[in-house]
Amino acid sequence: MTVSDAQLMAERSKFLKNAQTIGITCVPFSGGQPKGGVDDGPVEMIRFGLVDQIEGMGYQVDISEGMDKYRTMQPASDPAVGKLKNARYVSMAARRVSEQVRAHCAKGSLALTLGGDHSIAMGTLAGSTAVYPDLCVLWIDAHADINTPATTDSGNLHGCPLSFLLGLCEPDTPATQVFDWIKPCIRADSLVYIGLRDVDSGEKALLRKHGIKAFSMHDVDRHGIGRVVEMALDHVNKDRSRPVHMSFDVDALDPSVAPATGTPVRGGLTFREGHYICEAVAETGCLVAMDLVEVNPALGDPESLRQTVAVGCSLVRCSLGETLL
Ligand SMILES: NC(=[NH2+])NCCC[C@H](N)C(=O)O
Ligand SMILES: [Mn+2]
Ligand SMILES: [Mn+2]
Repeated sequence: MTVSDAQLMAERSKFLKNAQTIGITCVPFSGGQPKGGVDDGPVEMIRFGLVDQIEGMGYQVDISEGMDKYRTMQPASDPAVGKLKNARYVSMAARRVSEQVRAHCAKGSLALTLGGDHSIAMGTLAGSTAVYPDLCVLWIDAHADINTPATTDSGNLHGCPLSFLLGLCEPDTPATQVFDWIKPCIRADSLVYIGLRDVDSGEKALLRKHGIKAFSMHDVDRHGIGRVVEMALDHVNKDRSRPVHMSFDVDALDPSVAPATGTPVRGGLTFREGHYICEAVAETGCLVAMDLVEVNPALGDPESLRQTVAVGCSLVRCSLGETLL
């Protein structure tokens, strides 16, 4: 081993050396969007063998207890808050997620959260930033998920998590009251997107206004995934020293690769492009938290389900370094 190899390995293990344990939070939650089934995402990934696979890579696995709690915490009455649907339920669930993720991070484990719809990222990022205030965020998605309570057309909170986390919501409204436990915890220049191709007009305005860096599928076509990931990391993590939280929505992948998801959009990342992102993030050694969300086993035939669950598990393993030599 040369000196620079040794240095590189020391660098890489800066965060992963603490994370010999993967702290898994399963979130069987579908309240952020209208389609049932996404709450079965975690159990299907576990049934597929994800825990054994991670242990087989040499990690310890620590799974948060009480995954059924998410199903039973739905309030009896949850009338719309402005346009927002299930706002109280989403808020309670995300708050619980934030406590579980925070506990995993505080122990030095890498916090892996299995969704569930993407509204749970309000919790994962609130939890991870409480422990790593200087972390940066890679958001891999077809969608920008940055609608505010005012800009959302659908009222589905899985399209809104980032506006709460960045503090972009209109202040002093009933919506901000329901989510008053979320403090702005991510700066606009600490967030970068890859994979976007279905962004609402209100979201485009927010991205422009706050100068948020985004690499759309157009950019992936133009530059290639290698260059895009390098530019994305350079933007938020120039010297590869900041902790990274990667929030991966499986709909970033093309529907031919990950069909069982609630809001599929044509023209997405190929199998290899998705995995390349995960490998490049693993290579930085900076990953402290990862979300894998929006796997919906109820959508499509058994083969679509198997394919989507398998690809979700494989993205997780690659993010933990499986395919690095
Ligand atoms: N996490 C997701 N799949 N989000 C889809 C959001 C779609 C749309 N932009 C909305 O706000 O309703
Ligand atoms: Mn999406
Ligand atoms: Mn999403």
